[in-house]
Amino acid sequence: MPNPVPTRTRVKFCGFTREADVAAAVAAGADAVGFVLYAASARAVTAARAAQLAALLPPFVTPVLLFVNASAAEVDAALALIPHALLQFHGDETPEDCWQLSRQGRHPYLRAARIPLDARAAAFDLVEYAARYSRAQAILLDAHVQGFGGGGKAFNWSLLPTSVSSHLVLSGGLTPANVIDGIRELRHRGLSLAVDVSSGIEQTGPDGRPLKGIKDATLMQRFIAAVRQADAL
Ligand SMILES: O=C(O)c1ccccc1N[C@@H]1O[C@H](COP(=O)(O)O)[C@@H](O)[C@H]1O
Repeated sequence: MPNPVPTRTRVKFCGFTREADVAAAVAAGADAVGFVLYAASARAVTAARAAQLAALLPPFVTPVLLFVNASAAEVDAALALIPHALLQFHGDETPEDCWQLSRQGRHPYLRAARIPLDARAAAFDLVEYAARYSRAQAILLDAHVQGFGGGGKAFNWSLLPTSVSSHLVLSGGLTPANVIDGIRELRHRGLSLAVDVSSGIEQTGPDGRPLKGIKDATLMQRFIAAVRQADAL
């Protein structure tokens, strides 16, 4: 039966390092564009570079600043340059850390939940996690990979519960080919969601691996088209 309430799943593209890719993301219809402020990532940019790229975003496309175990000084310095950004905490931040780093909630933030790729996934209690991080705007679901995230790996969506008190952002290994299934899986569970992708919209090198930080305009267009297809189901 068709969904009686029209849905528009929000899309975040993450891990931008180049002006042309930001322009292509906006043209494709991204709702949010993310910058990785984590020096150990191959997609890392400085706060100053993120500010240059974020300045290209038109109204209603949100810049997202991704941090992994950053200090308050680092977050403050980035917010001084990009005050309207949404924050994403993707490391080991506690609920109190998130609260303090977001300046006592004055800046909205996403909290990443890193879901194991092995049998330990079944023991991951998302309901409890969401309750602990109830001040987050949403819980971003990612696979637990080395390097904290951006590994292009999908966790087992079928293990998710059917009711979670928070908004959810599905991420981890999404591609134009699997995002429809991901959206359907969460929607069937009655979960409220947006989606986020980094590796799945990147160009690939001769070894078939993503060129981290180098986006592919066609894949971005195909990803958004697939999301709209899922919304129409
Ligand atoms: O992209 C990174 O390098 C990164 C580093 C540290 C933490 C998170 C990172 N990326 C985020 O991971 C998820 C999933 O990405 P993918 O689509 O599986 O590549 C997404 O939120 C990225 O923003």
